[in-house]
Amino acid sequence: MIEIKNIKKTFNGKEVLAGISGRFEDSNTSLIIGGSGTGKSVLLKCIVGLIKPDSGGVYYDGRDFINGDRTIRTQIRREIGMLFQGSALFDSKTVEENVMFPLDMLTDMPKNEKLDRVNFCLKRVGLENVNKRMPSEISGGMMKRVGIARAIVMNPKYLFVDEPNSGLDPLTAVTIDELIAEITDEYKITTIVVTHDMNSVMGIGEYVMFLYKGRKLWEGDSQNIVETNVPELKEFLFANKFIKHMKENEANG
Ligand SMILES: Nc1ncnc2c1ncn2[C@@H]1O[C@H](COP(=O)(O)OP(=O)(O)OP(=O)(O)O)[C@@H](O)[C@H]1O
Repeated sequence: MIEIKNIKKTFNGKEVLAGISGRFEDSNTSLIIGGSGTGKSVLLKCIVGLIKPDSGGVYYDGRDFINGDRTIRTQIRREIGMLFQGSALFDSKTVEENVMFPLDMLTDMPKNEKLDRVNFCLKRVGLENVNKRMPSEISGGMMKRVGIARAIVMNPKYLFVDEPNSGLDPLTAVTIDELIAEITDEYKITTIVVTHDMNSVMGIGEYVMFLYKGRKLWEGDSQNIVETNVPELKEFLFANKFIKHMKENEANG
């Protein structure tokens, strides 16, 4: 479980996060949603330690990630897997080398064990016989799968994903969302996904936090989100034609 308490961040006098709190549970896929520039990525970066908040706390299973001692912070970092926007694969490395990279950097496992782990993870994300391909030789959806395999290769307790669907067609996007949710459940990971994709919200949103201008205006799940009375969230939701139709059909019986 990850808990955040009253996270605040200001850049050059502009308040980007105005005190965000929330809990992200184990084995759950939690989503941080909101329009462009509302602070989703900055919040995610504060949680993973890429940006230091001005104030507030981030606790990984009760361990203080911001003010805890160095050993604790290093330990937590090793328990984190990340999938960045655009997959962020190394263009000059093969699929196998990309997935093996964290094992090369952070472990002294023998080569054959590393290879077994890489193959296990590639198989888990539905990729076989692509080990020797270069990223430029595979599709966008396959790249995401490679990114997910790399994110889970160290067997993380916590998984962070920034816009998993960017650049994917809607069908491929759904399969990537489902893969993230399945892996989260299977390995009891605490997963946080930043997205503005309403299909993701409706498909995998076990816990959803809605940000608006640096504030948390709503939290809940995909079941109760369409019942919201928060005007800013309604506007965000109903900008999506599918949700709008669903709601209108419901109202018309
Ligand atoms: N390093 C930085 N220095 C200064 N301002 C920043 C920095 N990072 C983000 N910001 C600003 O903080 C605000 C929130 O940005 P953020 O990237 O978190 O938005 P977002 O909700 O993730 O948007 P999008 O969906 O478009 O990615 C924006 O106004 C952005 O310009």
